[in-house]
Amino acid sequence: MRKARECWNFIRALHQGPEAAPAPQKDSVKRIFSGIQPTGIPHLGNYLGAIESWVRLQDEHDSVLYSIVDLHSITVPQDPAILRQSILDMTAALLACGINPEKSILFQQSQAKTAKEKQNGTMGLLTYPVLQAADVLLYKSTHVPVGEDQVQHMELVQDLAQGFNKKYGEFFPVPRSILTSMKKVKSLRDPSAKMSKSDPDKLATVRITDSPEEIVQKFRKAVTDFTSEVTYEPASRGGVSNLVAIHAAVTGLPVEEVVCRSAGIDTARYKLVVADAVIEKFAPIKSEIEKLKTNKDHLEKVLQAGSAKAKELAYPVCQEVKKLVGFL
Ligand SMILES: Nc1ncnc2c1ncn2[C@@H]1O[C@H](COP(=O)(O)OC(=O)[C@@H](N)Cc2c[nH]c3ccccc23)[C@@H](O)[C@H]1O
Repeated sequence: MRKARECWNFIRALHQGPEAAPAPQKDSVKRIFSGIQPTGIPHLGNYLGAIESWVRLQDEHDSVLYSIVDLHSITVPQDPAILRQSILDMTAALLACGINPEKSILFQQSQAKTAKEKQNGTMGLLTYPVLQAADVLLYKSTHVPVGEDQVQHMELVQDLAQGFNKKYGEFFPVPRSILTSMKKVKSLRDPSAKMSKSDPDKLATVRITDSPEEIVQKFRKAVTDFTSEVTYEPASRGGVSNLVAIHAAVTGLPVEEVVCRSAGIDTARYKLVVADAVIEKFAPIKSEIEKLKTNKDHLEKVLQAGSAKAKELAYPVCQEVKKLVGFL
């Protein structure tokens, strides 16, 4: 009874809503940067932990860069033809998710980083976390929207920026991570692990392009516990709480309301409700990906234009770094 009243109060407060929000002002001081590996199709974790906030940030800020980090992907062996195709597929996926090349610079890492710097390319640059630091610092980025798994890499980026500034004077902004409430979407098969592209259990990871049948099957098999009620208690009920968090994120509703709405449904039925919400969210993205993939020319042009813009931003930073260090 108390729960029902709390739910009702909550929903009423929600519907009264805030005053009409003023049109968002773009922030021109911050520079947003982030990256994604091209290998494999983006999954629910990539989408809710990163890509969805990338789309929002390009509306809020003037200077936004998103990199398809092909150099990072060659830390494991890649077939060149497949890698080339994966870069275009990732471009199509990001555009379909709402990345707009008019609002943000979408580019291929290898095309923007090495072109003017060929003579200085070293193996050191290709060691993973240092390469990630170079990505961020090359554009004097101030904010980096990422999932929780990247926080450690970001700490190294912050250390390197501070170390450089200490030696050569204040030059790099110390970049901050931006994390969303979905900073760690969990595996559907093991709620203690993050959802990951490389999970050997195919049922653990929901990809943006999965068919409705595959999505239903994966949620149906999602690991929960023996309590049938739907609650949000991440510490003690990781599995069902992950489902609630996903459900809230894809519907845009607060977690509390999602829990209210599922009162009386058991977890087995709830899994199908969440699957349906995910199918509905991904359906338009999936069909846009299919459309974009038929226009390879367009995808290549987007990347070329993005790489040219990224290079333009990187060049003066590189020159200044060289001057500060004593190379010029
Ligand atoms: N289960 C999950 N829950 C929430 N978020 C998740 C989940 N899985 C992945 N992510 C986030 O998705 C983004 C891309 O993942 P990558 O593994 O390609 O992301 C990576 O491999 C990076 N090293 C790419 C990179 C290279 N240079 C950079 C510079 C800045 C930021 C990022 C980069 C990431 O934000 C990642 O945190």
